[in-house]
Amino acid sequence: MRKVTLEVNNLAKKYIGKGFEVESLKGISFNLYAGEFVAIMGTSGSGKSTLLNVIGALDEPTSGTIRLNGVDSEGFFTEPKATDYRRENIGFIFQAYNLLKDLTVEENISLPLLLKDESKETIDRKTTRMIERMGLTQWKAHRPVQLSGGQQQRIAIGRALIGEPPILLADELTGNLDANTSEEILEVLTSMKEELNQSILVVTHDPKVATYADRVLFFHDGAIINEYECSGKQDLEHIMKISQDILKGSAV
Ligand SMILES: Nc1ncnc2c1ncn2[C@@H]1O[C@H](COP(=O)(O)OP(=O)(O)OP(=O)(O)O)[C@@H](O)[C@H]1O
Repeated sequence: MRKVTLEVNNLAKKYIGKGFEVESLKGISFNLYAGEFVAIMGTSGSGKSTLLNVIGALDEPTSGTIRLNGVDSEGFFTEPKATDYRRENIGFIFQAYNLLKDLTVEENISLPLLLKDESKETIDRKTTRMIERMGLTQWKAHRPVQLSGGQQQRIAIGRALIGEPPILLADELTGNLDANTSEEILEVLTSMKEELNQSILVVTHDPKVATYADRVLFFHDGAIINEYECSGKQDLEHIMKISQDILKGSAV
């Protein structure tokens, strides 16, 4: 039987402010399996980023629960537990890379291990290996700004993976990259996922990115309105069709 890494149960998020009330998530439920790559697509404002923020404990749900490796989310969302939960379980990859500009490639990648208090020997060994895997050895002493967008994204991926978190969250993983570099990034990510058996959740507007996923969840208005098991690049047209139907409102 497939191992469930993350169970999302009836997750709801309502933002209430002066003169507005937005139901960003309206009872989202799904399982994310170990070693599974799930892409989230959907209309603008449908709650995709909110979902990542809640799963990453950057935001608190209004109701509903998440269970990670069988452990209930109670307390995940408030500090100081939220920080520990993130550190232990979540790797984030942001569109803007969020690298520390004054640190070298090597220092950026090793950062999560420094925060985990690992020994210097372990940190050096793991960092060297990750830099090799990301194809950044010759750049390890450079600063991020001296590298291309694709290389910077590889630093961000290396940093997200180095602590081997069970879940990797990415919002528009390849949004700033050209087609060839995007493909290269997706190949790196899928091969790492197979090696480490991690679960990946990627929000994307790009159907090509979704063809790398095992499954695509389609969001509209805070809900999952379609789900598609993906078997590879040949599914591109089908995924594009579902996305277009959702945009036109015909699949809602
Ligand atoms: N901090 C916030 N305060 C108030 N409303 C918010 C907040 N964050 C998100 N929202 C609202 O929640 C809804 C969902 O936003 P979210 O960013 O999750 O959508 P999205 O699907 O990621 O959109 P996009 O594809 O355009 O990035 C939107 O209506 C948005 O305005």
